Amino acid sequence: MVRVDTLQTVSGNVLKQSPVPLEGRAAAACAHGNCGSNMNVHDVGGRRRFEDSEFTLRIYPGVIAEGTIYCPISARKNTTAADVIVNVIERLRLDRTKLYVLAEVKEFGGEEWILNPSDCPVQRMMLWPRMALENRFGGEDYRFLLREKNLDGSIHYGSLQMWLRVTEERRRMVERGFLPQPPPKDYEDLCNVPDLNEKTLLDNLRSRFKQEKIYTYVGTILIVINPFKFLPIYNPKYVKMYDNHQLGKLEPHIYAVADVAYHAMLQRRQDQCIVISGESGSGKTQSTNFLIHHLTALSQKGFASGVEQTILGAGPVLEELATDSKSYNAAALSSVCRTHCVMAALDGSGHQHQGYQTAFISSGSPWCSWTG
Ligand SMILES: Nc1ncnc2c1ncn2[C@@H]1O[C@H](COP(=O)(O)OP(=O)(O)OP(=O)(O)O)[C@@H](O)[C@H]1O
Repeated sequence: MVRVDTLQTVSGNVLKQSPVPLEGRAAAACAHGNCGSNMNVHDVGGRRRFEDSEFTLRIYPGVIAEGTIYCPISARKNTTAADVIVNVIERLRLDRTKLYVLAEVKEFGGEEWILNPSDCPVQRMMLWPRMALENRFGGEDYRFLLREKNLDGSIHYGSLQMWLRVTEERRRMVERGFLPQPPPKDYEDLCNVPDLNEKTLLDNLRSRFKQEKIYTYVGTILIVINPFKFLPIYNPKYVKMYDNHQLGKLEPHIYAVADVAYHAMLQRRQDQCIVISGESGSGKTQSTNFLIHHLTALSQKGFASGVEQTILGAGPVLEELATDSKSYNAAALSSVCRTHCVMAALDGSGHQHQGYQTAFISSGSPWCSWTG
């Protein structure tokens, strides 16, 4: 397990092809948001509180305003498409005698969904995938376009060339350093990193951690980075999702490891053992709890029982015993690494039993104490 204390955020944003004032304003608007984003949430501590928050919508005018890639417009959850259009007309000094509509696009060159004047773009944008909201690589296809309405009510479409120009412009901006580089592809299994060295390994873990992916495989080993905050990835939906899946088929998760051990035990009729190791505070106890939770859920299949609480309740007692053990060398505390060992076993009649042990490993003597 790895403990990560500090993380960095990405930054950078440019809006126009020519150096006209819009760019400076938008960059300032991003000062404490998620820069380079379709959506900026101006709130404290990076937490996304959608209610009452101000978002930055990027409106792509296409051929209506040649030279402008997009126009950033501040909007709230209840701001209507009509309000946004009025704002864009004002900022881009467009012809007020013409009629305009907002179109939502979710695919490059794909179908355009024309918004009604009373529709709220921010609410539609919240349904976009996260990579689109954070303007990450692969999410650029999601956007709002400004379209001109013909007198007969039909929509005046520009050519696909405009899309291509915008994309090409974006690529050149990235090359010249005006836009952030798209983050490198991350790997769910470090064994698949093409050029594996310390840097690429840490970069991969960091990149995943920034996306709140705290689990990464190294073959059949699972690396966990302690997020020090609650992540909604341990609910019954996840228990069900990881039930009876081959390791690596789904996003890495501690439930996947528990699941593999459980089913290997049933199929091979052999005891299984999962070793959890890491420095103090890295999340061993928490991981043990998640493992036992999943194993109990699998064996009980939804029937409430006190088994999980009984096993978990024994944990602190075992840990105390281990800490008090005579063979435990307190002087070597700094180099001590405690190990949890979760076991699942079948008895003669085929019933499943679980338990866990705790051990200390120090650099001096590999196994100082073993209690359980
Ligand atoms: N997966 C996780 N999700 C959220 N928070 C976590 C997770 N893992 C650990 N934490 C947080 O980190 C704290 C420390 O974790 P934990 O007690 O499991 O560490 P430990 O390795 O058992 O430490 P020690 O060896 O000192 O007992 C927990 O109290 C919890 O707040």
